[in-house]
Amino acid sequence: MKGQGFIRRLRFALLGLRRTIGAERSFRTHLVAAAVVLAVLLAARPAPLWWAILGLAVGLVLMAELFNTALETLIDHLHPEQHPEIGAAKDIAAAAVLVASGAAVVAGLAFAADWLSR
Ligand SMILES: Nc1ncnc2c1ncn2[C@@H]1O[C@H](COP(=O)(O)OP(=O)(O)OP(=O)(O)O)[C@@H](O)[C@H]1O
Repeated sequence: MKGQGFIRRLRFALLGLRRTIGAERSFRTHLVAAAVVLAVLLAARPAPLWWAILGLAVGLVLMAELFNTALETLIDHLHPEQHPEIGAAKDIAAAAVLVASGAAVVAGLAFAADWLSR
């Protein structure tokens, strides 16, 4: 399946996105948060740098969620039984989402502080 054309690879990626949206409530929650950030940016019309910072922050969270889901899917398929190391791997993947979310909150607070100080 190597060397697929761009359109086919894009389709695979969109299938992964659709599957994650359907299966993961936390991903849907983060998508709603991303929509709220977009609405705030459209309303506030800040400098382009804020679009870049908040866009990267939102992208980081969604990317972490997608990797978390990919890892969970793979682990559950390869090793459906309980094992402490499997639990640790899932906890670490969840920690990646937590770290990305924390960074996004910091970026959001920095934006709010900058906006309110105008
Ligand atoms: N096979 C397993 N062996 C040991 N511990 C596990 C196993 N599966 C899950 N756990 C533990 O239970 C926690 C929750 O697992 P689960 O698969 O429900 O992940 P989740 O974070 O709730 O996933 P989701 O993002 O789907 O809500 C894991 O973080 C891990 O600590």
